[in-house]
Amino acid sequence: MVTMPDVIVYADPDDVAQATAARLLVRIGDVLAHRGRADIVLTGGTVGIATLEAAAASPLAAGIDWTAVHIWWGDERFVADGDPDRNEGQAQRALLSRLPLAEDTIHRMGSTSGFASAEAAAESYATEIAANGSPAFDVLMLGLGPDGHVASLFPGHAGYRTAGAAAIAVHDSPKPPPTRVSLTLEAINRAAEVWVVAAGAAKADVVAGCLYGDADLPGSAVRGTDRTLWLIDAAAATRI
Ligand SMILES: O=C1O[C@H](COP(=O)(O)O)[C@@H](O)[C@H](O)[C@H]1O
Repeated sequence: MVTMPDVIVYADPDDVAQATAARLLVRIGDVLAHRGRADIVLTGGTVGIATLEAAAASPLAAGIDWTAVHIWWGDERFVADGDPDRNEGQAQRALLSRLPLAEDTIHRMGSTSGFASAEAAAESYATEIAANGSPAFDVLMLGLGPDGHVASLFPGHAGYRTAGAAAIAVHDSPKPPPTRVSLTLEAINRAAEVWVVAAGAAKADVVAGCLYGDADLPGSAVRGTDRTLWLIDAAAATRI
């Protein structure tokens, strides 16, 4: 099923992060009650990391069996382990190190420390997804760049439309660092719920472009099979 986006507007970036964190924790609890395992895809980016910090600080986090929660990423910067640009390192500090997660349920994308190329890291990630039964991710969160990128799918890049693969290498990213690994649009759109989080006046035009269907913008094309949510602040909502 293709879902149309529901848009929820909050007062400011902090409210977006707090509300998204609460929604995430409740959703994880629901999914665990229903099927005993949850597969959650994290995003980097300003609001994405603020959301993880809010989740770690929430009293709701204590009620979750984190050993049954599988953590994935929508994209990653292909740099060395420990590089401050790594999305997984930022998530580690914001959330993962503060929760009793099992290390074997954290599915990090590869880095230059372990892989000779972004292609090899992408292939390995696709293999890891397949080895886990190609789960329909329960929640997949995405930040939105001011150019309309989501994950590391950039406007005008061939990778935006790649078919037949779950993960790809990305070169010449207009936003540094230039080399990345990303889930494909196909993999993103297999998720049950896709949540786009964005805040700030700099995102207002692109939020409108995506929601009004500018197909050149990768953010316009993401859809969950059960639900698509745009969780944005008032400044990002001024053009819709
Ligand atoms: O490079 C990236 O940027 C986007 C959005 O970041 P923001 O700081 O403008 O919110 C993020 O979604 C993506 O995961 C990341 O790699």
